[in-house]
Amino acid sequence: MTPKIEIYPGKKAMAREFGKQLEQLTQESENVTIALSGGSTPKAIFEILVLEFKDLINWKNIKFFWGDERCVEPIDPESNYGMAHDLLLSRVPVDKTKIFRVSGEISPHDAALQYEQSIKKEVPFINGLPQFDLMILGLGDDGHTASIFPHQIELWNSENICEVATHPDTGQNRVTLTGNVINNSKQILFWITGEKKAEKVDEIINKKDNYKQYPASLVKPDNSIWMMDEKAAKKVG
Ligand SMILES: O=C1O[C@H](COP(=O)(O)O)[C@@H](O)[C@H](O)[C@H]1O
Repeated sequence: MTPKIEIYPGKKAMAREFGKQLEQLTQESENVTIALSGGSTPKAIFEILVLEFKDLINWKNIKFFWGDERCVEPIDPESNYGMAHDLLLSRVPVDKTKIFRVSGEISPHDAALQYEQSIKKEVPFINGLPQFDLMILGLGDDGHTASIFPHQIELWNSENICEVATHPDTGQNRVTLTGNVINNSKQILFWITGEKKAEKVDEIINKKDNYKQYPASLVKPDNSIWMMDEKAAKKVG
């Protein structure tokens, strides 16, 4: 089985489609749980959400989490929370008590434990695991997703809700949700843009070469949608 693929002419069109979905979800439910992705891809999406959906989405109905976080201060330019705060959360009327960030500034082990506790308290459990309504994922140039990298692919199957991971090149610690939690989400949305991603998209979607070494290939296809711009999807047949 292959995941559902949606190809958009550009980032703006992709962001608009997501905005409409979120608008609808927040009309239907007062308690929408979202895990955001970090890195660079969400920036353009957040900008459109602020510009075009500020007054359409019921922001107060959303609980915000992250699929992964870099173990840095929240004001560090590397912080996934910091980026979401600066480009989205500080610009739309969210309920600040519903932002559940990873404390990247404390010891990674303690941050993972603390984050796990907030998830247990705030996210409904289905099938013995937390179930997020929306899990947003990115695709790293090396095939990683959340912060599960190819060299630590075994973390995907961890029985814990979160794990401490390490970036393969910089050694930076990360806190990441694990595969069982990701795959238990009601809806998983990959956001993938730009030509740099085209090769990995091709390998994973078309099951080429050693695609199984990429953590992103372990995301369950049946409840996931790969939202991509034309550049990222250029090799998808
Ligand atoms: O390090 C990370 O990388 C991935 C992909 O990021 P991008 O910059 O290529 O968009 C991201 O999904 C993850 O949240 C982040 O921590």
